Amino acid sequence: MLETTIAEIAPLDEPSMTAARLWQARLTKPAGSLGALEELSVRLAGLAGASPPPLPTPAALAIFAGDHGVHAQRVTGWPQEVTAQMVGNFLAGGAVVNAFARQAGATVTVVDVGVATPLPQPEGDPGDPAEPAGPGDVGDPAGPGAPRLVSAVVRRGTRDMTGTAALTRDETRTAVEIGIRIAGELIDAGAGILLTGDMGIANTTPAAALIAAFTGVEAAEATGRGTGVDDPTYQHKIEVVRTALRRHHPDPADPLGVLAAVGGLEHAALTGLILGAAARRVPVLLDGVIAVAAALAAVAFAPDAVGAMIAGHRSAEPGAAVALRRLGLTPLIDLGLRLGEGTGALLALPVVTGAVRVLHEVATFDSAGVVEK
Ligand SMILES: Cc1cc2ncn([C@H]3O[C@H](COP(=O)(O)O)[C@@H](O)[C@H]3O)c2cc1C
Ligand SMILES: O=C(O)c1cccnc1
Repeated sequence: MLETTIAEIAPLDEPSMTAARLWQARLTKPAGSLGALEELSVRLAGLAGASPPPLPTPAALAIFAGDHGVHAQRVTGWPQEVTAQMVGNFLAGGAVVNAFARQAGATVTVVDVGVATPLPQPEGDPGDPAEPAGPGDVGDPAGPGAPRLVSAVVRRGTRDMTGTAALTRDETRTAVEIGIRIAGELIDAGAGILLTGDMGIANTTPAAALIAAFTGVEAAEATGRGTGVDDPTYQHKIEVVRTALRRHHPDPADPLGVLAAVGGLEHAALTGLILGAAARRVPVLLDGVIAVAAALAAVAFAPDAVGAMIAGHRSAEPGAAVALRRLGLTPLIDLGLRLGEGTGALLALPVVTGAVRVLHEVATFDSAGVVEK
């Protein structure tokens, strides 16, 4: 499935981009006055192979959740159980991401690819919340718009990458293919845009290692404070990333190997989600540092996948800026966010919709009778 998905990923369609540029020039506004939105609309036309491209709606956010063996190295101040507890919070609708999803009108699918501790039982439901549906099935919504859980556990947490590879190649491939399958299911259900989300205590450490491995920057440049670690923990976290990279010498030309050595299950599944969106020529709105680390893996698999990517925001994590530079993407918003979950992507969604809506709705100088300069 990975290979066939990669083979389907093609460059942006140039004639549609030219048509969108020419149309932009006819709209009732000074040329270039919509700044980055103009080029975004052109890219989306190239992705859709149509000008105007379809409005990016409905929006579907997928939050991949997993735990990390490297948590044992004390790279974060938060206990591992918080991953499972936050999954419960997502499903109950109480997290920041839920508030933003309601505001943006996006559906939320939570995919357990490897949470290490038991998920909390929902109120009044004696059943196992992790098994409402078969693996990869987007499940049965508890109500219209309610977040859904997909159980697709590859293993209950990765191995500690400072001692051994975090994942086997087989486990990594399974996680990537789960992401591809989720992308396909969400698109088949009608999604016009996918948004990335993540939950996994300690996951900024593998994100930093992935960014260093794919870009070649030193560990210190790719590593940030995640949830907000103190100075000694931050120095130690950089050393942990350095140790893992020295141990595995991941080859950036072998993205499956890089993800296996120093990645995480949610990073691998997000890579698959991005590849799946690119193959179906549906835009994928990237969230923070975990998403852009996965995006580097996606372009290592298929360079043209970048055509489907939109950088939602610039995370405060320094590795995010490194990755975005390498990807050649300019983030739509820069608010100092460092939460993850998909929050930055959701806040950027109206900007993306606005960029496309202009091509659909704005009058031309001719049709409006406005004199051109
Ligand atoms: C309550 C809470 C909610 C979160 N939502 C996202 N994250 C984010 O923070 C974690 C990564 O940071 P680090 O690598 O420093 O552990 C991930 O779970 C990420 O999704 C959260 C973290 C916490 C504590
Ligand atoms: O940028 C992110 O996505 C992020 C930053 C800090 C902690 N968790 C996620």
